[in-house]
Amino acid sequence: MEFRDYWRRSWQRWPSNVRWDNWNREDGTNTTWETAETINHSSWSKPEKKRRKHLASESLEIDVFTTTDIHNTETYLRNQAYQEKLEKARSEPEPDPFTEMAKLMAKHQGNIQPTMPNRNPLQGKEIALHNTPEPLPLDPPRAHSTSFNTKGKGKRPVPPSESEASDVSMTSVHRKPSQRPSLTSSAKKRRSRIIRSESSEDHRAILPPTPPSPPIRIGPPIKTPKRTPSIPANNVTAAKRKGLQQAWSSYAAKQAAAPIYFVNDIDDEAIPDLDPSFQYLESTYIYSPAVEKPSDGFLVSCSCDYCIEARNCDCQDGSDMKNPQGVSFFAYTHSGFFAFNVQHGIEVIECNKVRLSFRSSKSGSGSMRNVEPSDVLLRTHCDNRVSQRPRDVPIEIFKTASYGWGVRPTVNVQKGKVLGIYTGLVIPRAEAEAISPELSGYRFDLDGDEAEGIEVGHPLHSVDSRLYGNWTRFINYRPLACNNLPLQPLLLAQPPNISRPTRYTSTGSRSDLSQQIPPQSGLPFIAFVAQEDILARTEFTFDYDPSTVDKLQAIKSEIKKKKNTKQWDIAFDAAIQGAKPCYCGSDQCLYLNVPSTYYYFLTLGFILWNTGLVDERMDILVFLSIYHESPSTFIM
Ligand SMILES: C[S@@+](CC[C@H](N)C(=O)[O-])C[C@H]1O[C@@H](n2cnc3c(N)ncnc32)[C@H](O)[C@@H]1O
Repeated sequence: MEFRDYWRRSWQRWPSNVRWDNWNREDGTNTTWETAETINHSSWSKPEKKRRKHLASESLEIDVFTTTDIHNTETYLRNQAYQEKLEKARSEPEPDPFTEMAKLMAKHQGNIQPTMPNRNPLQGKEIALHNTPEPLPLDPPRAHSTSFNTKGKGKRPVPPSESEASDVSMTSVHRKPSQRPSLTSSAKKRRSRIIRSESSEDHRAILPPTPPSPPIRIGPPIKTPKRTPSIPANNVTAAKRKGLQQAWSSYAAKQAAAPIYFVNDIDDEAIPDLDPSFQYLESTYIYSPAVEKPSDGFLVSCSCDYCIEARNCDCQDGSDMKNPQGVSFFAYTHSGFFAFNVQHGIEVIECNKVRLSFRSSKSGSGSMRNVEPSDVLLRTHCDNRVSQRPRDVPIEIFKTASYGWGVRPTVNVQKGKVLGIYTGLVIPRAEAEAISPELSGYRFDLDGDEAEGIEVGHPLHSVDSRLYGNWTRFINYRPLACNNLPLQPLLLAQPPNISRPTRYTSTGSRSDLSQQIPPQSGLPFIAFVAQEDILARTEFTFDYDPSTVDKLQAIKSEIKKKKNTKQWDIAFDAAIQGAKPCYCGSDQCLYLNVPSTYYYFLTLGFILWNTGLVDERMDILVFLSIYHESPSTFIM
């Protein structure tokens, strides 16, 4: 390097002294330092540039995730095992109080191992009680691992819920270590897997099944955001929060669903503001007396044992999910992820619990028929009952800095994961429209797509989650594209990460037949799906009405064409009085959800109509609706 170059480079690295005219620190100094030590990108050599370009394009082309669905398969098997155990426990005599007492003593008094006469007729002789009963092969620790975790390090199995824990101890304490209960076929399969690992490798016998191969990730590692420590809550606050957490988690556990936590790192509000009578519903609806519940007698049943091909599934005959050749396909991959192959507005028809017996299917009685109790058999396997599986993503309801409480998962979530169902009280649409706009933020129209001008053959309904509902009622709004100020280009805000719930499933999420809804009855379930890979503790957001983008575009271009924006400006100025900022990430967005805004916009609509800015009444109504979070309210 020449001396001149050396001198120039040293000089560039040398910090220069900047003095500010209109600013100084408290101590009177007004100097800051500036260095020229930035990387000079232009100095990269050609091969270096080429290599970086290659690496960058390669990282986009590599499939990052494995496709094995460990969540659903595990939960499904686990749920089956749980049901089997429950049935077994029910069929067994009541536990003997003396045995229970001895069990507790053994637990709390170290090595004391009392022997008791066994009163369980199934087990015969005397048994010894041990402090550490051998774990059942049916109960591996529950691992909420995800495919984001590249090394499998730091993966912590989530402890089993209380009901699960007590269930395990109940079943394992009544027998000698050497004795094993007879296993059902699914348990036997699991058992054989475990025995194989016992013989090949030592201690892995009681560990959960090996997770799928770790994903390959090129590019910067994904950092899981660290949790800020909770603000220490006083005793009353802590007790309130814990109480609600336990109540909701135990309701969820009854449906074999993962726990729900409440966290507030922002202020000292103990829990969200819920009606005192609020009732948690993990995956079912409650119907208002004014709603006629669909008859489960019209459930469409199919005769397959293994539902893996939609074209073999009778219940898919009525589905609109068909390729151009008319062949049906499922909305899910074999590993239980949403396949994003459903057109907007099409109802996904999931299989239900009903399976026709061979006799009736052979006699050609068709797939649509009244269900006899004898027809209700358990399917062996079904790829098409995904939203009905118990939720295995643990949920944290947390206080946000700006818009009340929000929702986030405590584990990484993979794209296509079906997260849960919007539950609540099903009410007729007319009743729903009487709810004031401030309270309508917890309401979903069940047939929003159909309501947009298409004739429907059934009454319209909404789900209201003010008095009944689950964690989904706390999901906040983020529009797909955002900027509702007039005559501005649409801005892309940070997109929402879970999809709008147009993915209607037509069967219920419980094994209980009364919760299975026949297709096209206008009372579908609304399921939420992860639209992208979501990191643990990233807020779930979705667009309450994604069609807003198209409507906005259309109206904006219409207004531009007419070039008469004076009335718009006047009315808009009036309208934004009272609107709240929207916390979607764009500073150009307003959250217009106050009654005054509604009336201002009504006025605005009529001004536009009268001035000919919008030609037809329908346009005005659509236009009005886009500024309201519950659009179909205004569409007639
Ligand atoms: C379905 S609730 C969501 C849960 C709510 N944050 C809570 O604490 O109960 C919808 C309400 O949350 C608020 N909200 C949701 N998304 C918002 C956003 N992007 N900007 C401002 N407020 C929002 C509005 O008050 C809206 O009526």
